[in-house]
Amino acid sequence: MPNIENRVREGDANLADSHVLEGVELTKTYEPPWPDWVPMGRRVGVLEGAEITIDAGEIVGIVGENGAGKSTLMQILVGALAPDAGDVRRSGQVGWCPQEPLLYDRLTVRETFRLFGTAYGMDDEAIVTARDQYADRLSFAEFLDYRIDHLSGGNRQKINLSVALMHDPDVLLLDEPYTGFDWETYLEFWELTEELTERGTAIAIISHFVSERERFDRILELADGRLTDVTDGGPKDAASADPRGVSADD
Ligand SMILES: Nc1ncnc2c1ncn2[C@@H]1O[C@H](COP(=O)(O)OP(=O)(O)OP(=O)(O)O)[C@@H](O)[C@H]1O
Repeated sequence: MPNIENRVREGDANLADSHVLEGVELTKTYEPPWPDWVPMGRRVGVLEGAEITIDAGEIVGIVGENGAGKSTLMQILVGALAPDAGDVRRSGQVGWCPQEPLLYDRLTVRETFRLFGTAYGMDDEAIVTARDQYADRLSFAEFLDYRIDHLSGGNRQKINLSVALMHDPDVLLLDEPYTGFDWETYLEFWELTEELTERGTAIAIISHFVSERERFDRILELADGRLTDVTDGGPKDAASADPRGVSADD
């Protein structure tokens, strides 16, 4: 079962200047689940002193090869995973859209919004307003009474994204948030992010795609456990033509 605690995070620090999120000297190594003498598996050093800051109203792309550690970094930034060393400072409320939807299969979409909204401390009216706004904008109004496990992958992803947005967080951390979206919804997603940054929301998005470069204020590449600003250069693995992860005839 997903742990709702992992998606409902308050900021816990006042940061200097306009930063709303800082990751300082982050390190993380995954240990194999068996003892040292078992000759299989290996330690995976993923983060080795990674540093990141995100400002209010800024939209930052995080790129890197498969397995570079982007999802690990995001889980640490949101507080769902502890780093081995280093520090994370957040201010305000945080919204997180994980790569794999963290939703409860047996709840309906309507119940899902109620659950997350209540956990965020929203009242009924605010929950319904946010739900209907995103149902309309991301085109899932007809599925409000469907169970999560009866939704298509793309529609599940729309709910995954919407519950990250519904409490109007100050910082949004999105891990490949539009996987499986149809084209209209994909464009609507970028319109939404533009409106949010204009209102001061800070957004970090894990992306693989060179076609999206111009949408970001900064692009950070994660390689060898560290982040480098590659805004003016080309990320190494930005190869795919279709950012939604679907083929042209989908
Ligand atoms: N829970 C875990 N236990 C052990 N190893 C893990 C765990 N989670 C991730 N890893 C390993 O850590 C490395 C980084 O994984 P991560 O998912 O953070 O990379 P990523 O950059 O998000 O990859 P992708 O682009 O494929 O989504 C990989 O080698 C992965 O196999």
